[in-house]
Amino acid sequence: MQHAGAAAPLKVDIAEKTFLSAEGVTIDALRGLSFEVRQGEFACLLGPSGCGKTTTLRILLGLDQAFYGSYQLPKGGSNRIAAVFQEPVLLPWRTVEQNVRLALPPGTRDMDLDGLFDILGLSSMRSLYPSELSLGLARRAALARAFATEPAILLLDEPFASLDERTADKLRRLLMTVWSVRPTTALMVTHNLREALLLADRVIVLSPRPAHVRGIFDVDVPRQARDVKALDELVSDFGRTFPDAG
Ligand SMILES: Nc1ncnc2c1ncn2[C@@H]1O[C@H](COP(=O)(O)OP(=O)(O)OP(=O)(O)O)[C@@H](O)[C@H]1O
Repeated sequence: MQHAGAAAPLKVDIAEKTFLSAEGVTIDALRGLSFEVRQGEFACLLGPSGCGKTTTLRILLGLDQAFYGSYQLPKGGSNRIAAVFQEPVLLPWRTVEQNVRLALPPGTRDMDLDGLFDILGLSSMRSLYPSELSLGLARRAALARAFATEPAILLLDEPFASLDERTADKLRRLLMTVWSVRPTTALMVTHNLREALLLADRVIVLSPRPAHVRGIFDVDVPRQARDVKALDELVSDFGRTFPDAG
């Protein structure tokens, strides 16, 4: 039983989610999808393209309510939910700093954000407009906006897709730095196995559509020890556990 006041995990139990295609064909997106993310844990949802990962996040964000099943978001702290998408969706007529502050609840918008901007290497970009930012800097601004709100849960949908590998890798490491300073329960969707093994405490491995959980892969190597060699070994371990995934 959950003690009163204790932080609750993210619990997902989606029995069925279908779409109707333009041709009137029923598409089974999710079926019997159940998993939990413990409080303060960084989990990755890993699955093949089109298996239903984004659909799952959209349900958790409350953007899609046409499904059978239930979910429970983590409780405790701010109770806020933050999301980072593939596209940073910054307001073009606002500066980086204004974009971040606008995400804060009214009454807290003048809070000290120096530390956050500093960790993300954005201190000198605060007054720039989104059109003046590279793709990588725009993603950093989106991360700043998500973490500024000190969310109870952070949902990330392939936030480093369509970046060159060097920029993506730098951003993954920045994400880990900011997450360790401002820890929160996090669920990130990816189809990049190495990315999942670099970032996650646990990888939730999904089947092809309709998505359900094939199994869980615990990443038992401390994050600071996940160098290229350790990641190669994790990829091999993963391949032995899930021979036809990843
Ligand atoms: N609004 C919609 N109408 C019809 N079909 C949809 C709709 N949204 C998603 N689908 C279908 O549902 C399935 C799951 O889509 P979803 O975007 O969740 O997959 P995904 O795992 O996130 O894929 P990717 O890794 O390629 O981003 C796909 O077959 C997709 O075509």
